[in-house]
Amino acid sequence: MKIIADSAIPFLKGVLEPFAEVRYLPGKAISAADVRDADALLTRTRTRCDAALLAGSRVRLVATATIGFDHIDTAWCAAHGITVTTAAGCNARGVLQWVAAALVHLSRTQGWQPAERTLGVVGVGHVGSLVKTYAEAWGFRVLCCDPPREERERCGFLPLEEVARQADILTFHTPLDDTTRRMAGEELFRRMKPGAVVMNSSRGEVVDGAALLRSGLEWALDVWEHEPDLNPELLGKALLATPHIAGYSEQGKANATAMSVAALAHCFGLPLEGWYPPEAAPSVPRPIAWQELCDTIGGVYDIGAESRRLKEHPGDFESLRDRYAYRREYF
Ligand SMILES: O=C(O)[C@H](O)[C@H](O)COP(=O)(O)O
Repeated sequence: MKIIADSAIPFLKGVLEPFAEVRYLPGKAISAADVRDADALLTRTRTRCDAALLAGSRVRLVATATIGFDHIDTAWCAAHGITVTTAAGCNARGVLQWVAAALVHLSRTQGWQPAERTLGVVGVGHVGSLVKTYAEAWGFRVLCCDPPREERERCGFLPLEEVARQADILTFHTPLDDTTRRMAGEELFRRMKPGAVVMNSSRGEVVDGAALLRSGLEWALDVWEHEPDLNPELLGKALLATPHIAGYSEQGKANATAMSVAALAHCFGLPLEGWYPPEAAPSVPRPIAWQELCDTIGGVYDIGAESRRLKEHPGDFESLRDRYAYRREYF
């Protein structure tokens, strides 16, 4: 059995070798020739998994060690008998921590308390649900929008336009697909309060950057259209700008690798079910009060410093991601 794996998947080296020939390659460099005689492909987001890569190959499983899967042509894979698995929810707490750090930063620099702010959460899946729960506990008034969930569950979520109209801060946690691409654009921004803040840690293409620049709103972005080539004006005027690392927590990456290994074990009958990186510190989910958050988050994650670094060195977008010291989840 042969596996091609992105060499930047942490905690993986040595785990699969007893059962397969494993070749590690930089995600961007993985080519059709590399995967032709492979049975499985373990990726992150840098490998476009589509007909151009996979047609004519032996690949039966594409397992992405990421929450997002817009780099995979799932329809083509389904039509060609290739199983696709994702690491759904793996880094939700890492993203929660990014949102928390951004909210603390905004509250300090703009001078408000959570009880004075309405937070709109767009996309209430693994990440959005956590953001909702913690933000409510911190004292924010939280309004949610998730049309597919509302359709299925009738849970009282609001239409996007209504959430946008009332929100002081609007945070996006949707997957990227045809229904969410540029869902935040001119028309939506026109409905928002002047000076409201748009936060995006989902995918860059969910927010129309040019429309944001014209909107009179403020923004804090982790993800960008056309990464790694950022619009300099969008970057320069951002309240916070980070290099697509919202989900980069140690536990998030460990979860992602474990989920990919589990998918492989399941698909090929390997005795690795339940494997988890032994060297990764376990997650410690717990409630955290706003004041404790304000007192502690800077010691774990200085989002302001990270933002300044990206603004000063936008050309380092990819290397900042590659060399990232994964953050410790502490709530
Ligand atoms: O989809 C995800 O899991 C995140 O956006 C992730 O942080 C980005 O993917 P990666 O840098 O691991 O390729």
